[in-house]
Amino acid sequence: MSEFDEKALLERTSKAELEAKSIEAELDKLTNGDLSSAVDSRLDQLLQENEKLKHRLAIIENAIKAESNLSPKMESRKRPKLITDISTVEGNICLLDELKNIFEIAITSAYPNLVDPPVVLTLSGNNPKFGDYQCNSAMPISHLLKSMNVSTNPREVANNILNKTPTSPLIERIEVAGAGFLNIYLNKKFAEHVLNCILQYGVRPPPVKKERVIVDFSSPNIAKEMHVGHLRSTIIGDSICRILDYLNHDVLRLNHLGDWGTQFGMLIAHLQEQFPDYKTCSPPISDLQAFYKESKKRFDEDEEFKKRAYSCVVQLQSGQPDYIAAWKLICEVSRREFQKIYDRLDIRIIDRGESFYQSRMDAVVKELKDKGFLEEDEGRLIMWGDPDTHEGIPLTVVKSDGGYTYDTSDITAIKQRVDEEKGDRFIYVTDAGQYTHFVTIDACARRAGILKNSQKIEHVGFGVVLGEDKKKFKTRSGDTVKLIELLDEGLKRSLDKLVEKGRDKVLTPEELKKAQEAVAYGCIKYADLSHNRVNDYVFSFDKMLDDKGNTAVYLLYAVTRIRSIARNAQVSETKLLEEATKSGFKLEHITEWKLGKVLLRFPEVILKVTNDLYLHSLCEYLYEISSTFTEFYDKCYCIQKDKSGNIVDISYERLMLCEVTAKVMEKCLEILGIKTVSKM
Ligand SMILES: NC(=[NH2+])NCCC[C@H](N)C(=O)O
Repeated sequence: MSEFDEKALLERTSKAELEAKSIEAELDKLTNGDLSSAVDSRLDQLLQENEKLKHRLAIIENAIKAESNLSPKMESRKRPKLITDISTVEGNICLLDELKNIFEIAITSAYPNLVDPPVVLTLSGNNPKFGDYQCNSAMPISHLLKSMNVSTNPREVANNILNKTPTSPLIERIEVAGAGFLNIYLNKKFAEHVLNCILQYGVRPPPVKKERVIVDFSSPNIAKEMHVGHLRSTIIGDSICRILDYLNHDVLRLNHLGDWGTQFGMLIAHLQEQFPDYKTCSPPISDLQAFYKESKKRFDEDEEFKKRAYSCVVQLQSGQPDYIAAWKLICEVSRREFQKIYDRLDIRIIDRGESFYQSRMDAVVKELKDKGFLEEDEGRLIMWGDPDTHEGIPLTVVKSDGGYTYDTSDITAIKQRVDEEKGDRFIYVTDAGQYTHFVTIDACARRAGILKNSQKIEHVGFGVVLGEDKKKFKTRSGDTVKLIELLDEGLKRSLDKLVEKGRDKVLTPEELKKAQEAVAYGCIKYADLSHNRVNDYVFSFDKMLDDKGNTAVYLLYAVTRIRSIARNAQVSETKLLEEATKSGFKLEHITEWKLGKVLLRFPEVILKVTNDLYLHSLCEYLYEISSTFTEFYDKCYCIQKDKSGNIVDISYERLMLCEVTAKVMEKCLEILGIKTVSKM
């Protein structure tokens, strides 16, 4: 770590500390003072913010600890096996991981007495002066040695590391620069080989240990509307599943539908009233939300109806067949509506709503009760994540009327996912507002021994969708936006855009329709995924359909353009492969080399996203490929034509680079759930 880095780190630490303090102070004020003036959502937001800051602070503190080696002594790691022969390498190699292995060996052999020394490897950034990657371990190691009264300096440490660095076919050379930075320059031959592999065998995933991953996403509520928040969950969750699928994990995509609860009492009562023969003849309810509103109105205004609704709940919960049939009917109407959205967006998901856990809840509640985890609180049974501190909010496991809650279904669901589904990772994609809920589920599940050791709940939270006026997303008339209508508007706008560019004159009607859908759904997904998900995001068709910025339209055009280069030269893929087998890749021009190196980072980006589940880094990478490609294409001809337009020269090497670029971009888009088209 450079002095500058360390200073920045310290600055960040104290800034985070200050922020945390000020928020704590604000919270104190709120808890002690008058709450009536404070809006609940603001308090929630502050609580969340505070949690996030605590988390950030912990990360920074850990980083400092690791840097100064105050961390507990770890068992010495196994010596990693290094690549020695290029021909054994495939297109899916993660360069960053291999470099880490190389420097781990170098550092441990230069300083065998240091326990768990820091191996810090990063991408060098845009300045070619600093090499392609950097090892920045010399500075922290020098600090460490000084604290052990060994007199040295970072440059000396860097040179010692350099002397012990094993030769590797990945690396062309390493330079010691400035205050002990090790600048690593990649070997072009190696890069050419890897790109050739990608061309020959496709964009293969980096190898990882296979895991069973359960992704809980989308999860709208029956008879209520599926809103833009659910749309975000659907888009983000689907993309997470796609990346995990790509890495060959065993992914279970679950739709935790809100399909159980007291609201069904009034819905069934209303159904019986409106459609007495509902058992024999399926009632024509197309607008379930209107039906919901009507029944709510009856419920609020009519005492008799209210009583009937309550008795319906009892009948339903005791499994009375007629009532189950009515409930199924209502669920089915909702599901059909949800499915329309999923079909359009190409979402695969398994329905497994709250009702699925109904039969398991009794057992879980009994177990929690028997083990003494439940406390009584004004007639309810609650469970604290930490019974000593009573920090946070407890789960309401049983309501005072004996009923179960959202909390009961989630604690039961996690048990089912651990015990029956044998999950290794448990991912939940919901709005950030449910962060505390999942922290509590995690804490309680851990306390009850459901989650063990490294098992944990990973909450993938996201911000609110805002309109262009930065207020809650609404239609012009102030109504909530219906998702189907939103998608329809996307289709309309995307067609307008294509027509505006005269594409309707060159594409066949089928091609035009394909392009229209790819652009419409692609732009909605990409706009969501390309922003850091924790932030609120402004929904703007104008922005997402702009073909100049970092948008799906721009990227889709880029891919079709790249694809059309080889097509215009009438070079088939077979021909290209033949040429590649014969003469291989050659990255001669500086822009070719630059593009090649960006493409090599694909495995590294994929692995990062799979860990932190922040898809915007994949979007940033995609955009970087596209702009680096443009740089290359501006400088290097792939096909040369004479004045009358006849092809006089074809650079096969460059066409190969185009092909690999298109392949990697298409893979990224596929992971983001965005369909590409060959013409648009
Ligand atoms: N296991 C879960 N709690 N999943 C998320 C459910 C989301 C819930 N139905 C909602 O609309 O907010």
